[in-house]
Amino acid sequence: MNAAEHAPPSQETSRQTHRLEVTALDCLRGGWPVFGGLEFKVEGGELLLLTGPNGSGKSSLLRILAGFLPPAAGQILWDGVPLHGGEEEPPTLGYVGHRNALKGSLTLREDLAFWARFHGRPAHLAEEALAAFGLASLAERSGRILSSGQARRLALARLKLIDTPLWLLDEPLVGLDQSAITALRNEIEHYRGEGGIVLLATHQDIWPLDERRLDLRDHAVSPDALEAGT
Ligand SMILES: Nc1ncnc2c1ncn2[C@@H]1O[C@H](COP(=O)(O)OP(=O)(O)OP(=O)(O)O)[C@@H](O)[C@H]1O
Repeated sequence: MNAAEHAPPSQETSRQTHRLEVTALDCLRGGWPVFGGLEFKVEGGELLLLTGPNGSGKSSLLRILAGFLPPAAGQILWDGVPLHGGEEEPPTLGYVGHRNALKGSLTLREDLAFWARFHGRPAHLAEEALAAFGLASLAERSGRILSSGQARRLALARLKLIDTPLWLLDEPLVGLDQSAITALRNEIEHYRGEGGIVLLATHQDIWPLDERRLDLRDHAVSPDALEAGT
């Protein structure tokens, strides 16, 4: 699945100012340390780029934030309360991982219409999502026959169907051509303008926006493990 759903969508979530705060976060994968002592804070309207060599833990961090992977230690607070495992329901999150989660039996229009219904959003958003990512001419094609860049566009288009205050994007630019990159940047800027928070892992330094950066190399527990990526 393309998005992490934890709670019924609320029309209000993306319009409020929210705060994500990470303190003393440690990550282990397969028993091996990846990063440790990670600290950062992001607020509504901000874009935080996650950078660092292969294996530095960008995907792991996004998976921890999405609730797919437990941290080894540390705290993740959303508006001052634990994002996962606390007493409050976590917000719905928009997560796009490496996989595009195509449904080969559905046309692109059916795919997006399904997700709009799933999230309780108006049907016209599916058409807007197709248009925003240059997919309108492919709307009646099956997800099975998409090129890799078209499939990535579809995965990203689904973000427009979720009412969520937080996007977690793992290498969203991979496979995208220039027009799709521009479309994504426009969507991110629009989302930030509405108070959305974006964390985006990337190796492509093409982001001349007012973003902040977090280089996970600086938090490596075992720098030797990153040698291949430096
Ligand atoms: N399922 C897993 N089991 C055990 N170790 C894993 C698993 N997935 C990733 N790792 C290890 O965790 C470390 C961090 O991987 P991760 O995918 O988070 O890095 P990354 O910064 O996103 O890398 P890349 O730039 O290559 O995408 C790596 O050393 C990797 O080998």
